[in-house]
Order: sequence, then C-alpha cells, then structure tokens
Amino acid sequence: MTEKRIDGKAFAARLRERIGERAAEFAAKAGRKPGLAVVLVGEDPASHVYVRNKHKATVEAGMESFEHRLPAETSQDALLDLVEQLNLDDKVDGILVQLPLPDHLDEQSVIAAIAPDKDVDGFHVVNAGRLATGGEGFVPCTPYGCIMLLKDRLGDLSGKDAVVIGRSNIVGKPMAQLLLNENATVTIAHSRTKDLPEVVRRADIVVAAVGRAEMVKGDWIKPGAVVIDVGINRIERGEGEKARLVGDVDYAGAEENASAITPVPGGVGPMTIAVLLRNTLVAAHRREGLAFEEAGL
Ligand SMILES: Nc1nc(=O)c2c([nH]1)NC[C@@H]1CN(c3ccc(C(=O)N[C@@H](CCC(=O)O)C(=O)O)cc3)C=[N+]21
Repeated sequence: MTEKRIDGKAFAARLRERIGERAAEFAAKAGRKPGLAVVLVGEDPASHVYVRNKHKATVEAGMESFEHRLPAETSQDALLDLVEQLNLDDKVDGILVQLPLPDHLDEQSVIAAIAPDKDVDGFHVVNAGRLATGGEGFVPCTPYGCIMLLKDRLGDLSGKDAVVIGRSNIVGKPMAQLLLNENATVTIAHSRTKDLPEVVRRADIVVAAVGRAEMVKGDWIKPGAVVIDVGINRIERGEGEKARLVGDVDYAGAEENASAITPVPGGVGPMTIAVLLRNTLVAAHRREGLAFEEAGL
C-alpha cells in the first residue's frame, strides 16, 4: 500500500533533477543557461532562508541565479528601476520579487512593473487573467505544485469535490482555477463561510491555505479524502531554540481519516521552489522561441 504521507520533498527533488536535464539541453541549444533573478528587500529572516534555498536549487539545476539584496529603506522608485533593468536584461528569463515587501512599498505596482513574460511567480494581472481565461501564461508556483501532488495520487481529478480554504491571490484563487481546469467541482471557503467543518466534510480534496496553525481538525476530513496543507506557521519556542513549523491542518488527527496528506515541513514548500525552476525553464524556452516539451515534467 502507498504511504499516506505525501513526500513533497522527494517529489520535488526528482522534479528538479528532470528540470536540470532540460536546462542543460536548453543551454546547448541557446548558448546560455536559463536565468532567474530574485529581489529581496529588507531583513526578514524567513525571507532570507527562502531566498537562500531558491538560489541553491537554481544553481543545482544548472541555471543562472541573479540575486539582488536591497536595504529595507529602499524607495519605490529604486525598486521599480531595478525591475525595469531586469525586464531589459536578456540573460534574465524569470523575475521574482520576494513578498512581503516592507510596508512603505506598494506590492501591487511592483508586480505590475514585471514583464508578464518574465513573471515566473504568475502574480501579474496578465497571468492571472490568462489562467482564468485559458491562455498561455505562468501559473503561481504553490498551487501548481499542489496540483502535481494531487494528480500523482489521484490521477484524474474530474468530478472530484474540492474545497479550497483561503482566497488569497497567490494561493487560494489560482488553486481554485487550476482545480476547475481539471474538472473538479470547486468550493472556495474563507473566514465568513458558514459551518466550515460541514463544508470540508463533503470534500474529496481539501486544500488548506489560511495561515492559521492547525485550524483544520481531523474530524472535518471525510474518510479517504486527500489533504494538501499549504500553511507554514512558525511556532516560536524558547530563547535560542529554532521555531517549530506547523501547517494549517492538525496532521495527526487528519491522517486518521485521510487517504493521503502532505506534511509540514516536507510537503508543499519544496514543490513551490521546484515549480519556480520549471516556470523559469518555460520562460527561457519561450523567450528563445524554442519548443518546450511539457511531457515528463
Ligand atoms: N514572490 C514570492 N514568491 C514566492 O513563491 C514566495 C514569496 N514571494 N514569499 C514567501 C513565500 C513562501 N515560499 C516558500 C517557498 C519554499 C518553502 C519551503 O521550501 N519550505 C520548507 C521548509 C523551509 C523552512 O525550514 O523554513 C518545507 O515546507 O519543507 C516555503 C515557503 C515562497 N514564497
């Protein structure tokens, strides 16, 4: 029998390896490596950890990583100037501006300044619109990674009852779009949803993306459902001790009922980075006018 625990870390490692092979093929044809630029403003420790992990994964996959670390007091104009410079740089296929930005910066206008064909996060309105209307764009990394894990376990998702808890632009909404594209019957639940436990109990697929530690309880899960936990909540421990990471789902409780469930850490998080590399590879092919073979990735 397959294990209940969905090993996102191992799945992502295999995916990154295949991406690495494709990146080498790209480099042989194009005479350059795919390039990803990551912009980090300020000193948020968690953001620094993510950016370091992204850099390492990018280089390991045979891609060029351009890191731009800017001080917390960077002005809106200076950040927009950097984005424009990256838009014009032919070696840069993908641009990621790490969120959240410091309070004095306007995230929406920074995202709007990224060229849509380099927006490997899939956050630009043009890419959100393409996802909603069926065009060729970039899909946000976390939801796409969740779809890959779901299809790996369930195969065809058509006709499945899916409940997405959370309606953010970066996870909940694109997650719902992707599930709809897979012909699932999709409910988006949120803080105003009436009787959330009852709504979740109907679901064959539960995607939790609310950012509240262990909010989804084990007895909300229908027997046999597949549970995808997008939450990464830091529970601080004592002085000098590392924070503990927990998801939005009570793992121990949910595992009893679920047929499959992602852990935190080691579930969705590593998939996000692997899909970022995938999107960068796609961007590189499109920008060079080379065909990208979807099969096998
Ligand atoms: N423009 C932008 N794009 C993003 O994709 C983006 C962002 N901003 N801001 C922050 C969030 C968060 N995010 C994660 C990526 C990997 C892990 C990951 O690999 N997590 C490990 C644990 C890492 C740890 O120990 O902290 C795991 O879940 O196993 C987590 C979170 C990307 N984000």
